[in-house]
Amino acid sequence: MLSDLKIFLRLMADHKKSVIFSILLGSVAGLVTGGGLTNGVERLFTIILSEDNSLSTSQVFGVAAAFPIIFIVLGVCVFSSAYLLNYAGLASIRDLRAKVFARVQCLPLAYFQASKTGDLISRITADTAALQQTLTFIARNVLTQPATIIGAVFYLYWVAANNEGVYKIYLCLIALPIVIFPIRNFTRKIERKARKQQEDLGELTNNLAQNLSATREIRAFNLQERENSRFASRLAELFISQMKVVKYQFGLSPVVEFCSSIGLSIAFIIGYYNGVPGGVFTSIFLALYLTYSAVKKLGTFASELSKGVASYQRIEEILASPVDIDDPDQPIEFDNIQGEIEFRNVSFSYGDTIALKSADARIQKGDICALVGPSGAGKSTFANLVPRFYDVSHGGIYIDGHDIRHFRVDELRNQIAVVSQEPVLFDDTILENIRLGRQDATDEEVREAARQAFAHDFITDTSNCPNGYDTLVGERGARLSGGQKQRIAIARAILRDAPILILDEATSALDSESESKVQAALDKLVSGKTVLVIAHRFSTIKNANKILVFNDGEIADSGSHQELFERCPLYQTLYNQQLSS
Ligand SMILES: Nc1ncnc2c1ncn2[C@@H]1O[C@H](COP(=O)(O)OP(=O)(O)OP(=O)(O)O)[C@@H](O)[C@H]1O
Repeated sequence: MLSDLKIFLRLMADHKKSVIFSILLGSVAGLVTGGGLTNGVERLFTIILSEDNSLSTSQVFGVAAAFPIIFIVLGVCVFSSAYLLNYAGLASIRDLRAKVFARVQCLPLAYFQASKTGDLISRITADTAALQQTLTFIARNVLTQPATIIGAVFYLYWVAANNEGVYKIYLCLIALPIVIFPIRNFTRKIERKARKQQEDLGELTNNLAQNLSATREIRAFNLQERENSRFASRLAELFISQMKVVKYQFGLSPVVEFCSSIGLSIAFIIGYYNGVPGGVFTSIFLALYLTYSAVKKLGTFASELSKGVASYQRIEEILASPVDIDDPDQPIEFDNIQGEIEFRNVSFSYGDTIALKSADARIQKGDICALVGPSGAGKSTFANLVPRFYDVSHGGIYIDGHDIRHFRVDELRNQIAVVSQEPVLFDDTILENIRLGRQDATDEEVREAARQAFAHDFITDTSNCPNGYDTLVGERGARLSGGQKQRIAIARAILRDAPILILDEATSALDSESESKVQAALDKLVSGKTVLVIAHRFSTIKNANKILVFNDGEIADSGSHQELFERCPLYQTLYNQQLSS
């Protein structure tokens, strides 16, 4: 438990002043409760039970005033302690979320392919929220409850020293060590069950994320019933695991209370047969009650800690995931880059799936190199290795003769513009979506890029885009047509003006007017660049200076359209298929 506790105290280390003050104030509150309140009760009951009416008014009012004073001190301490604690807890969780988010930005693409988006969202939101609850609970109780116990035990010691026979009442503390066993047993179970609960919550969030990203398909294929029943079964699983946590979390209290009640019964018997005075007896009872209730809270504390550990482990898994695409120790500078790309004996596997085998290719500066081949032949993999979205398993890729692993990753990617098949737009204005190409570009530069991408006219047409460049495009660019989104993506790449361009041609057919505009935009974009194009249109392929024909992870042949058409049967087949479609 101590090592678990250290994890949480470390999490709040950046806000330790608030935590320390809060703990100190909480401890004062604990001591006042355990020592002061019991003492006040003793005095009060001694006076009431003695039927002594000879007290002066100032003595009566003195005792009466003790309670408001005790509660004022308690109130100030409890409020200030809770305020500081929540500050530290919320600020720590804010920092942790930012740290996890920053980590997610650096993780390799392979990580996301192996993980579920919804589960990641759940870890960053739900698990951190669970952790926050644990943090505040821990800090609120870590010293307050022990301080209450210490205050009450000291009080008992003081009473025993001043009243004969009272020392036997210590026997009733016997139950204290006994409660440790159920606490340990329950907390172990809670940690396991809480981990399962958080995993089930991750599955549920994942189900929801998938559902919301496929709203069109669900309607088109009438999948609503199927989706409802899948979601319901996830809910049922979560419900079961939540109830298991509830069972152990709330099962602990009655067990601890039962042990405590035995202690109180012993106190009653000993007190009765030893003639302990009524006022003293009442205060002893209160001290014991406070002690056991503090122990009970420590039991809850342990169960909260276990729940927090389960969430922390899920967050820690993200933080501990290796960033396997890293900068070299001594990077070389990009200096006046030309853009010649060379693959030397490159192989690559996704886990056990070999996607590229011993690929050799040289693409000269300014070449348009078309990648063609059947589906799954390795074209995208080949292109994705250049910006180091993945690192080669064997061999090397060279730009202007330098191994790309010798450049800083961000520098390398600054030299490359990528236009994907289905461009992703962010839920922002058109202006900002284009500016992603170069974040320091002026508004005028953005507009000029849009003009060159033949996007300016539709952007400034108010029937299309009511606020021109300031029109919000909606999530993933939902308010724009396919062709419009592609031209925005091309404008973005024009603005980037990188010497190397990777282009994944859209497979979906655009209407002829849109297609001719996209084509015109692409012609502007590719001029003077070294271009790798995953080509789906033979018009593109015919215009390429060089064509690489992929088959089953290998470069089966390369050359110009004419050369390949004359000698490569696979190329002829692909060409004829394209013509007939
Ligand atoms: N993330 C991945 N994890 C595992 N295997 C993958 C992954 N991406 C691709 N593959 C596999 O690697 C091989 C090459 O895929 P790649 O996407 O490079 O082919 P492609 O020629 O671009 O196909 P397409 O034209 O259909 O896009 C295929 O067998 C594919 O199943």
